Amino acid sequence: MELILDNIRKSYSDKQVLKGIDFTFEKGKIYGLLGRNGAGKTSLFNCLSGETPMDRGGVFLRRENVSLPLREDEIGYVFSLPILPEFLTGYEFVKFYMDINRDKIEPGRTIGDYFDIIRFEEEDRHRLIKGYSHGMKNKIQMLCFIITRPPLILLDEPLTSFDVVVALEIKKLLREMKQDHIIIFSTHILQLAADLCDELVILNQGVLQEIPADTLHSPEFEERIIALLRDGDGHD
Ligand SMILES: Nc1ncnc2c1ncn2[C@@H]1O[C@H](COP(=O)(O)OP(=O)(O)OP(=O)(O)O)[C@@H](O)[C@H]1O
Repeated sequence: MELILDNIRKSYSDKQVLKGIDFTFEKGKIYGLLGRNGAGKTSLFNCLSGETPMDRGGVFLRRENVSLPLREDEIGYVFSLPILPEFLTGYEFVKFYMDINRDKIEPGRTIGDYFDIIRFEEEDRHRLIKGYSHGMKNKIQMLCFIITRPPLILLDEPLTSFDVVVALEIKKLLREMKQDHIIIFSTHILQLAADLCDELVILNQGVLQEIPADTLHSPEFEERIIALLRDGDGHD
């Protein structure tokens, strides 16, 4: 399975943010998306997910040589600022989400099993989402893709809000899930990218650029990435 980005362009008024993104992502890999503030990472995710309409271009999922336009239900998107119904408890929301996605749930999995996966304390499950911390809200968002297992998982700056124990759990989970999914996450934390990712891509001046594989594990990894980001953006 492959995700094909074909000439994606996006402008806001006269500001061209995405200038023709062409890239192919493969199943079984975790991709780290790097880019400076304002490079357009969130805009790219929003275009992929249909959250924001793109001006030009297309997104396709290719399975066994058949490419079809990516559908909304094929995407799991974890926003950097979680969007959840604050007037529900975590339990009520997850129960509702499981009900409307009954056909996609792994047989035999209960709501308790799902909360256990993300290590969500028993007493917190029945509190209003409104009172949850950023990290707890992010966990609930992650649970959505753990439940429905969409082929494409987009994570916009995840893990930064998690404490070290939870971050490790989530990293483990993403590594387990990658066999059957295409996982792309944006981050500013280079160490996290080096630790978790199989491939790195940089969004620079409106285009996506692949980072050579040897960079990822080279001793000068951070210096090389910073040099690329600095050169490309035209900032100082
Ligand atoms: N809805 C919008 N209307 C106008 N301009 C926008 C809108 N959304 C994003 N932009 C602009 O597009 C550019 C890219 O923003 P985007 O949020 O995609 O960058 P980013 O790489 O995710 O940044 P960061 O790393 O700071 O989160 C910025 O200059 C931003 O101001």
